[in-house]
Amino acid sequence: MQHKLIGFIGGGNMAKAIIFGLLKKGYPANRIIVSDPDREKLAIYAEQGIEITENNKKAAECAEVVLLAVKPQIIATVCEQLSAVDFSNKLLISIVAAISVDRFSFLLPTAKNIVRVMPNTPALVSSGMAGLFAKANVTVEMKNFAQDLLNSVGESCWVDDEEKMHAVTAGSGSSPAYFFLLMESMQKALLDMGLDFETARLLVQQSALGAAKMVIENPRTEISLLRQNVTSKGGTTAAALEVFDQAQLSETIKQAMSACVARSQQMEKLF
Ligand SMILES: NC(=O)C1=CN([C@@H]2O[C@H](COP(=O)(O)OP(=O)(O)OC[C@H]3O[C@@H](n4cnc5c(N)ncnc54)[C@H](OP(=O)(O)O)[C@@H]3O)[C@@H](O)[C@H]2O)C=CC1
Ligand SMILES: O=C(O)[C@@H]1CCC=N1
Repeated sequence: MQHKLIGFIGGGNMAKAIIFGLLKKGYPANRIIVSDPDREKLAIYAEQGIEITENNKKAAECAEVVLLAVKPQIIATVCEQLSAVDFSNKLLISIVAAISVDRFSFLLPTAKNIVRVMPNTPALVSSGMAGLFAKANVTVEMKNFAQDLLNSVGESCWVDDEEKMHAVTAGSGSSPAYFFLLMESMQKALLDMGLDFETARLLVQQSALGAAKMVIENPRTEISLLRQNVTSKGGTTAAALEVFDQAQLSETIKQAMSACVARSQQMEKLF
């Protein structure tokens, strides 16, 4: 991929996952600039040879690609700080949850090439998943760069309707947290059963990895069949799954993901 100069506005958790993922893939540190008010956070980037600043306008002005990675709650304030920047020849990538392309067009009227992305933190270990959306006016070159950027830290897919970005948030941005919660709960249960910490963690992490790899490496096999293959009739797995069933786990997961979508829709109106 081209090594365009990327200016990150906000250097928190998600920016860090993408930036360190990019560095691991050989993206040159001197083609990245990070702006954030927190000097401690900036120091981590400076150690990697990345240019740092506390001045958002400066970072955006010199960058060819501006990647917005601040919280949705402060997006209007941050865009106000960027309002004097001419975005007409720049690519604007937003990873900000819930904020629409139309909202960015209103906040930054010179921005024409806007790509909205919903990534996730496994980008840090080159296993990210990102959904992308762009309006029809965005050039193919700009769209390709945005996708190449996300592909260099994992997988990506485009959605044709911006409304679907709420569901993408439930399925990519937020979803690592669901798996972490499951793994946390399993680890705790194993500790309570008397296993030591290292053993409990190894059992959980390796099983999670193995399950994910089985799904990935058998794309034509239904996930439900993989589950059934573990579940001997009258055996141990069936006993465990029966408890999940009684607690209506599938319904709970559906409700949780719907809550994620509802919050995203609410935030879209609020910020
Ligand atoms: N975390 C995740 O898994 C994902 C996050 N996202 C989206 O990414 C965005 C960032 O989230 P996340 O990284 O988790 O949040 P963080 O709070 O970790 O990062 C945001 C960063 O922006 C900094 N900041 C605050 N004010 C400004 C400002 N005026 N100008 C520049 N930087 C500023 C914050 O500094 P300080 O802490 O000092 O306020 C912080 O370092 C959000 O919009 C979120 O919706 C999308 C997908 C996944
Ligand atoms: O929790 C959030 O709002 C952000 C967006 C997706 C993941 N983290």
